[in-house]
Amino acid sequence: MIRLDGLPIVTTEQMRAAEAQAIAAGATVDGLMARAGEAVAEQVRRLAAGAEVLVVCGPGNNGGDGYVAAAALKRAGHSVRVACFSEPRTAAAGAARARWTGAIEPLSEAMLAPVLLDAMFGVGLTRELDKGVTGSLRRLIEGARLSIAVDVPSGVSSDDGASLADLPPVDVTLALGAPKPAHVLQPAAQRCGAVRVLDIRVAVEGSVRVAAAPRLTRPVPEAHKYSRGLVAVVGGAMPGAAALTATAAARSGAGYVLLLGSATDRLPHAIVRRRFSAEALGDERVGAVVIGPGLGREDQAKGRLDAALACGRPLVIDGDALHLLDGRKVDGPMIVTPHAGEFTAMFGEIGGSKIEQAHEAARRSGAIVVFKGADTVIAAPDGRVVVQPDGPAWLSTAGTGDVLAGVIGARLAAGGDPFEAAADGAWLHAEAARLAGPAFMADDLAAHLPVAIGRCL
Ligand SMILES: NC(=O)C1=CN([C@@H]2O[C@H](COP(=O)(O)OP(=O)(O)OC[C@H]3O[C@@H](n4cnc5c(N)ncnc54)[C@H](O)[C@@H]3O)[C@@H](O)[C@H]2O)[C@@H](O)CC1
Ligand SMILES: [K+]
Repeated sequence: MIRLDGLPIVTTEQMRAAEAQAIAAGATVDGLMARAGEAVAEQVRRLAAGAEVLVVCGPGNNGGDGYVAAAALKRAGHSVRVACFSEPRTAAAGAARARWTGAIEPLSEAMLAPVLLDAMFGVGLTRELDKGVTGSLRRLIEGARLSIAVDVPSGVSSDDGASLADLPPVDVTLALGAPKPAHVLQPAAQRCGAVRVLDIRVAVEGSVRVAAAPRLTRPVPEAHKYSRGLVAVVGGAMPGAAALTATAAARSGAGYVLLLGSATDRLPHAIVRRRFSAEALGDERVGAVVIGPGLGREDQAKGRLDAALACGRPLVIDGDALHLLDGRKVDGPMIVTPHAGEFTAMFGEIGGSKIEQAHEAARRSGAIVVFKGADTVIAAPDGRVVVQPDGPAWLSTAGTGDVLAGVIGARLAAGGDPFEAAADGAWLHAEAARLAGPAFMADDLAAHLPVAIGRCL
């Protein structure tokens, strides 16, 4: 079983193309199904630890995987039953069912089992699940001590993570060959439980990946405060938000953090405070300008944003500044960090999955787009996308976005690729949240950033 970190995320079309390539290279559909089903059976056997398994099989090839897994479990001497609600509709699934020698129970009457293997629908599900099937699945998932989904949980839309049935989450999802958007995008991701990928020897590639821990380096002996990165945070109407951003930048390894504008009393002494001036932004030692947290939307805010856009330094644009940006582009690197409401206000309604939306927004704006949420998607105009799937929901408190802008600012000021800076910043932010535990506030989050960084050295 493989963890998701860093793996390419593939759509159904890409997965089918990879399968077609494997077939062109000599594999067969039945052979691929045998690989998938047997790999599933092996993991289920380990996880079930001797308890009886009920395999529920659907009409497509996901169901086919289920019949193969059931037969493999039976051969291994494991106690296993099979239930289905409809005949196989593909030749491969039909052949797999023909090799299952046990009884087949009607789904609606299937007795509960301690372990449920959901092989009802995989990536082929395109419409809402029937109420009767949903009800049966709900009963069996809720009645099992352990529920495991083959490829994706039944009742999710693989390509965009939409929900196609109101069902409880499973405990484990065994993704075949590669993670799919449903494993990382909400609301489907929360239905998956722990996701692990099974290698079915189908080669997949792609420019959309699951986030992975950044590989950071320690400062070299010659390092000094400017070489480590100077972050200029532009303050405004609400000084607390800019103070959080500046603190987060300082705790993310920036060499020098400058807060331009009014500051709070309890700002750490290491953060240098100055009155706002356009000249300070233009200093060529400034590695990143962060503007937006607590900026306000009045004339003073507009003037400060105009100065930031004109200063020629790499930019992180967040919060209020996103509203004032009004479609303007800059020549240099620019990272924008909208949540869903800000994203729609900036780019209008873009169709498709959150991955496609973020990519389209990056392409249109020429900026790195960090589309925030429980599933944060970071997209570059050149097509690279990283999805940060598992930020703790405890992050949903005031000020955590200000912290994120500061972390990204510090990574941007450290030099290197702005897309990597944004992706690394999002990962460090989520890791700090994991370290902070439950019910933290944004100030606590900033305090956990140094340990998060330590985990990446
Ligand atoms: N692509 C690959 O490389 C591999 C795919 N395999 C399996 O194949 C699966 C995809 O198989 P399929 O494309 O056959 O799709 P699925 O098995 O996901 O199901 C689609 C079937 O359900 C029907 N259906 C769709 N929505 C329905 C609804 N709401 N109510 C009732 N019926 C509905 C469709 O008409 C179709 O017959 C994967 O998830 C995976 O489990 C594996 O067998 C091996 C390799
Ligand atoms: K499934």
